Amino acid sequence: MTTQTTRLALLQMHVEAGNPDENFRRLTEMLEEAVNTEDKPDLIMFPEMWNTGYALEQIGDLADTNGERTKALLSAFSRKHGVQIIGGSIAEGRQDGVYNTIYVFDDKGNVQADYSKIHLFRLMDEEKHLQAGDKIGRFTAGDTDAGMMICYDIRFPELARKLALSGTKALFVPAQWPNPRLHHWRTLLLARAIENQMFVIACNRCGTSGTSTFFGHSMVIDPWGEIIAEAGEEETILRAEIDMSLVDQVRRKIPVFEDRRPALYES
Ligand SMILES: NC(=O)CCC(=O)C(=O)O
Repeated sequence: MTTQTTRLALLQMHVEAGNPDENFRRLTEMLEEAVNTEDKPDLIMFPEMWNTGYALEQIGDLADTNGERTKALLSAFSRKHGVQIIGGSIAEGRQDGVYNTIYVFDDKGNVQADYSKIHLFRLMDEEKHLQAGDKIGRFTAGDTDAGMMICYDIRFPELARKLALSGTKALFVPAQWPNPRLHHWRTLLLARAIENQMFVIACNRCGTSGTSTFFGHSMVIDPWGEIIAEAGEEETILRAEIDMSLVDQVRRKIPVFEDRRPALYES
């Protein structure tokens, strides 16, 4: 049996709301630390809105115009180190407003894909300040079909199922998920992995912004629902090695996708 091993590094960073310069500085430091090891990662990911945090009142001024600053940093880094980057998400300024956008870079520094969060989270006032994306997020992680969702998106199982039905074997999720909903975070991530028999790789932020505290607990979950790695609440780099061929093994063992009866429940 052939294995398809991928080494992951998730940068569970503290994000300083309203201070892109500090967040760029800290991210750069953590990126260097992530690759400064004998087991260099194949793929690096970081949290949602890592450039600005939820400084939503000033987001129009703080957002990265067309993602240019982010693209310059991450493109050069991925090319220099030959590593694929799922660039967390950033507040990205466009002509018609600010989007919450992931850029994916291949290991040669090219922008491979992008995805803007499609479900805006009203409990954190996103709908008042951000624009929603209008397409779903797919890319290739190494040789594996992958999907991306951002934070609140994981509450929508139909989105994860659509990705799985179109070939996704690994789902990547940057987040800024605060207390007190750790139980929701862990349960929803585990459910998306088990029901879709795919890897779920999720990177949350940690630390405090105003009255919100973020619990970290970035996670790597395999298609059987086993937790391969889970961070605590502190700033850290969570490393894990996964074998993508496990997806096909699990799907053969319990053939959920062959057993579906869509005619009865999809209209
Ligand atoms: N940034 C977010 O989308 C947070 C989502 C969240 O906290 C939730 O409970 O859902």
